[in-house]
Amino acid sequence: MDSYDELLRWATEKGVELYGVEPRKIPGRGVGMIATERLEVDKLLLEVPTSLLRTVDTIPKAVRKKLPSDMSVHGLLAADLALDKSPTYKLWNAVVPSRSELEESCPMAWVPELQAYLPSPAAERLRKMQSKFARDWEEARLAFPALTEEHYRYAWMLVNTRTFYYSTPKTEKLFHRDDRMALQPVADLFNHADEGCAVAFDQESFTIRANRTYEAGEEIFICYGRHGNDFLLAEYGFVLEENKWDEVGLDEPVLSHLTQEQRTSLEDVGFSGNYRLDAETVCYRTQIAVRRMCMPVDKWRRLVDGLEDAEVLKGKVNGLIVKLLRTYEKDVLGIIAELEGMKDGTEGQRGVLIKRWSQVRVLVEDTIRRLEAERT
Ligand SMILES: C[S@@+](CC[C@H](N)C(=O)[O-])C[C@H]1O[C@@H](n2cnc3c(N)ncnc32)[C@H](O)[C@@H]1O
Repeated sequence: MDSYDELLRWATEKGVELYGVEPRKIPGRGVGMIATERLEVDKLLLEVPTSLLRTVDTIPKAVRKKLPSDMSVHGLLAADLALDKSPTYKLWNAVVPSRSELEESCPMAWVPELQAYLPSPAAERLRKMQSKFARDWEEARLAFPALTEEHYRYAWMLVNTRTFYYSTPKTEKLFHRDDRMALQPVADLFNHADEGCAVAFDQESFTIRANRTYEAGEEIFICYGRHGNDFLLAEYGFVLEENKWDEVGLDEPVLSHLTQEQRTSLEDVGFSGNYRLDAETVCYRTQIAVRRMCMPVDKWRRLVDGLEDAEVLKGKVNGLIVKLLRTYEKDVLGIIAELEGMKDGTEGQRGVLIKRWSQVRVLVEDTIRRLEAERT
């Protein structure tokens, strides 16, 4: 009997119900859930009783009492996982990715030389994760001196990649929204797509229902959130081939074309940075920043205040955006070439970065084409 059969036997004994789905190895995605029969839209696929969740309330007292009462749920769950030697979750623990698998895929564990090649929205995300981790590790280290940073980080990454949003009246009072989380067995085997099955919870259970009809043999996905690929890469260690929520960060190309004076005026009105484009639009913040490059400051301020026609200078602005994007495209090609010649990290890690930058290139080129077509 393989470890997944054993997990399912244990989980179903504890009240988990599965209907027409089973875990299977999927190339490039670890394990995922597959339809074993034709599944109609709305069909209940999985039900996990809340009694089986690992939450802030199931952390053993011996662990909980050594850690500060205001530690994050993320940090507490990671300590629980890192220190757990009880047989209770043995069969569940047996199917989670190994430390080396997570260290390969999650940028948090990459060498800094390679982390430096993340596109800026992913790098920004990673910085936030690193500072959250540093806070949690500091508490865990003081409470459990025998724990190593690598082992705690592995547990922390497991929590990061496998928890579900879960709130109760108690957690709503005590914890930030992003920190209301729970681990649940079997449900944590569903992979992510930009659209997926409906996940819901109430006091009794978590449920997953089909969002459409699935044929036998198809992989069934849930959606971890409307995330672009930079977010997915930083947080979960993968990028999607098709992602309708994907976007490209434009801070480097836009900020590098602004004078200091222009930057200051953008800061003054809260429009400095966080510039993006997606498959359909170049964001409003970018439009405002680029207009600052080609309008007298007084007129531009009136525009920001909504007193000027927002379409003003559209042709000129689009021309300037195309120019910025062409320069950026060259930079992106340079980054890909550098990655191809690099030896830092592993081939797989460099490969996912090259894939990500190639996606950035495609989105940038598509936008150039679209804006040029609009101008003619
Ligand atoms: C909640 S787990 C899903 C189950 C996991 N595949 C496993 O083997 O246990 C989330 C992790 O699965 C992987 N994953 C999820 N969706 C993916 C996708 N569409 N493509 C590649 N990897 C994916 C990533 O490693 C992610 O961190």
